[in-house]
Amino acid sequence: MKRKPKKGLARLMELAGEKKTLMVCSAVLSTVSVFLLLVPYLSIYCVLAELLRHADDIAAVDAAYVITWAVWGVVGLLLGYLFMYVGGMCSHIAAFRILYGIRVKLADHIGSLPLGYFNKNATGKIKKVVELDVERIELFIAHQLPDLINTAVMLVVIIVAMFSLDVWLALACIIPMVLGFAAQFSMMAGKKAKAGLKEYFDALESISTSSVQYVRGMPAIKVFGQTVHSFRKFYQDMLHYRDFSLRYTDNFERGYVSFKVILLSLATFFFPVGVYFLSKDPDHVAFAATLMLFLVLAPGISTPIFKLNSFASAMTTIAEGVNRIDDMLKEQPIPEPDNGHKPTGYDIAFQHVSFSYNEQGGNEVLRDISFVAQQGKITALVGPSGSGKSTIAQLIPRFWDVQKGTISVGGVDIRAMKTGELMDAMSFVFQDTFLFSDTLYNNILAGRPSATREDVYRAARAAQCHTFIERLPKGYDTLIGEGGVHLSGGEAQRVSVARAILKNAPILILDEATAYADPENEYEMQLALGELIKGKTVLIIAHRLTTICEADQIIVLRDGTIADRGTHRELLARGGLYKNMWVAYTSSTDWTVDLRQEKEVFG
Ligand SMILES: Nc1ncnc2c1ncn2[C@@H]1O[C@H](COP(=O)(O)OP(=O)(O)OP(=O)(O)O)[C@@H](O)[C@H]1O
Repeated sequence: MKRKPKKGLARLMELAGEKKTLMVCSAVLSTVSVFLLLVPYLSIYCVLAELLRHADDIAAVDAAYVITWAVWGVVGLLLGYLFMYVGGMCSHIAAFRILYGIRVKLADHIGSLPLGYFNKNATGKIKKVVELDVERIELFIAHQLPDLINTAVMLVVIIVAMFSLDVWLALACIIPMVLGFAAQFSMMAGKKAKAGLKEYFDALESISTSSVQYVRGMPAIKVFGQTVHSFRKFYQDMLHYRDFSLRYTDNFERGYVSFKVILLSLATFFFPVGVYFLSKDPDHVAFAATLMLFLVLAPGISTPIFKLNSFASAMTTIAEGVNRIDDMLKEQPIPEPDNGHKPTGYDIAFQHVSFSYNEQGGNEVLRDISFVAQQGKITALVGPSGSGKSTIAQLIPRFWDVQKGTISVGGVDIRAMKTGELMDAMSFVFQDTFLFSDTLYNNILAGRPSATREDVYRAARAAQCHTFIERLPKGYDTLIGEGGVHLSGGEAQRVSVARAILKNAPILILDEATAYADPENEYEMQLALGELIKGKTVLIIAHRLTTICEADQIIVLRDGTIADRGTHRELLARGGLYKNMWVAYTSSTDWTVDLRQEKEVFG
């Protein structure tokens, strides 16, 4: 029979894996520390009883007995703290190791997901799960779990002690406490609380998502002010969170206040009972000592009860967080074949490929695409904006899997290849260059981490970026991004070309690789790319049609289908979409020249 998947805390214990031993150690040490920390109470009781026994002749008090108990009290306290410290260390070590394990697992898993997942789930939401929900586990395992064990043991011991001392006093103390606690616990752990908590998590995820959008969209927000959707969304999310939290708190506050008042005034319940019994037998010294001990124990019992109460709410919070971590871990990664097939060459072939970003199908952005990009040749993809050029490029490294047709590399369906092997076979220079917040050197090295320093310099020279890097005060050790330099679009692109040169993969996909280059830069980029593409299977997407005139094959796309194909000359001779695009492109270039001339004329 299939086992029901675990949820909440049970699932957390499963995720904790072998760190459970440390958690058990922490629990045992915490339990021992509770017993040790009760010794001072026992010592107070014994000393009080001795003093009361000799209340009318204080000289008769057994000094040695009192001192012995005082010493035991101090020893119990010190040892109790020592055990608590070691137990706390064990739980912290376990917590941080579990945190690390879960984060690595999440990061690995996120890396294996198809890009479609990131379409459906905003960055802010993912960030919140990886950061906040995982971080809460630390608080729970390192602090709340040992506390719970501590608290539960202490509570049991105190209650047993109370009942063994005096049943009536114990009942007068325990009954109101149990009633208050039960009402509060059912509120914090009941269905309503769970639903509220779900809404609370959703509200937090919305804030996280819109705050990321807000920060990313700052330039647009500055230009367009408060009308920007993302800003309004952020503001509304904050309002929603505020209103929801107030409602949520109001719902629970009344119960909590009554519970707190009862717990803090336990003496109001048991003291009259004690006074009643004492009034019946004023000479009953042992009972007077018991009543005094109850007065000492009562605050001692309310602290664990408060802790249990906060534990109830923490438990539901953690359980919800773990469920969200689990939801992410349950997302299906791109399927991997057990035994990957090896390609025999590096031709890329699309056969009747249709693709929709919507997994359920419908709204196809590519329809029945078939072409072969031959090894050692340059294939260019052109077409109006939105015709599907980037989508084609991104299907090759399996950012998404196609719904119909096949894409093969060297005769092997890319779904039958190991992802690692497929990635090793290709380099990508994206339209939007992504550079890590790291040194320039490490950014280039990312192309082939085993490369030597000389290899990195050679790649940078070939990509025409060595000179500008050398001119920076810290050269290759310059940090990029926050706290470092900000590169221009063209410079960043040349760094990413250097990365691709270093990787030296047999397939090269260039998506608008010269998009940011100015005319002078573009020449340098062309030189860099010329170096890069020698002997490779090259797929180029370019808006600047002049950059692909020499391509061996040009595929012209329109609305997700292939409208035409051929060389530059053939396509021009045939007329049609490509010729229109060429005419439009060359006349826009002339238009730029005209503007320059105008500037010269009018100064
Ligand atoms: N991540 C995505 N999720 C959903 N739809 C997408 C996604 N990326 C692109 N699309 C849609 O797919 C279609 C093709 O987009 P694609 O980016 O492939 O076109 P393109 O020819 O490269 O455009 P451009 O020249 O403007 O870059 C467009 O209608 C676009 O809206």
